[in-house]
Amino acid sequence: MTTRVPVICIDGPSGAGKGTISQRLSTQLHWHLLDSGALYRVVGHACTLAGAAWDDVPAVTAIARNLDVAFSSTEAGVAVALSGEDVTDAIRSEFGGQGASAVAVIPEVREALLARQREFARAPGLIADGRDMGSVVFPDAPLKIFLTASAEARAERRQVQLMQRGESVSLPRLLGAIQERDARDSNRDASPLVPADDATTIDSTRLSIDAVLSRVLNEAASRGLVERTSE
Ligand SMILES: Nc1ncnc2c1ncn2[C@@H]1O[C@H](COP(=O)(O)OP(=O)(O)OP(=O)(O)O)[C@@H](O)[C@H]1O
Ligand SMILES: Nc1ccn([C@@H]2O[C@H](COP(=O)(O)O)[C@@H](O)[C@H]2O)c(=O)n1
Repeated sequence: MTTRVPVICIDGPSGAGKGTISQRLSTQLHWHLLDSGALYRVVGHACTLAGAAWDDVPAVTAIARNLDVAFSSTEAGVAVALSGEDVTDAIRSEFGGQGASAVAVIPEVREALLARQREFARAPGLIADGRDMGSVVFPDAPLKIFLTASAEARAERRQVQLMQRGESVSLPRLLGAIQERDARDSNRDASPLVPADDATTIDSTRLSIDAVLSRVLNEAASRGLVERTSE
């Protein structure tokens, strides 16, 4: 596969800041945005609506293959619709994340979503947010960032984020859920969460969002993908 359209991959574990950085990059550069996690979340959500268990491989695969999902840009970010119904908020819960992580271990599901993800690569460029963007979906991408942070920092960030949405979850429970999700994402056979061989790792534990953004933009500038800024 040749990647003619420039793609910046932002991979890493849950809560590392991928979505935040990807959204900021997409807005600043006017590049398209692929939130691949949303696709897995929609599959998990569609299973729940259909009464299919997340580990029922034939049922989940059929749902992934026939997924009627649409992404649209809004002032608040990217809106997600499943069969015409807005599921933007519904898929963002902790439960939605667990469902996504469960269906994401199924190789047939990953295969079913591959072409759909690659279709997002359109001029002038794509910011691809996920777990296997650099290692599997866009292996020829000119810039692959592996964004990480300690599990504790990620749990604290997630707690603040959930509280802002009116969901209250204790810190130990969130830390446990993050560690469980990390283990499942990293140890699965199909496209595990690992940095691509040519990825640049950024640890955001002690970095502000602006500092992370500036590092990514510097990496992009050093590859001639964007103009160098004075930041
Ligand atoms: N460097 C940072 N410092 C402090 N807070 C951050 C930083 N980066 C992101 N955050 C905050 O952490 C929370 C999680 O960030 P975000 O949703 O971008 O993570 P993510 O990696 O996309 O997670 P997931 O893969 O589960 O969707 C958000 O509330 C965000 O504002
Ligand atoms: N490329 C990807 C993206 C996501 N997943 C799985 O989906 C879960 C939810 O992802 P979020 O980024 O929305 O939190 C995640 O835990 C992964 O299990 C994936 O496998 N590949």
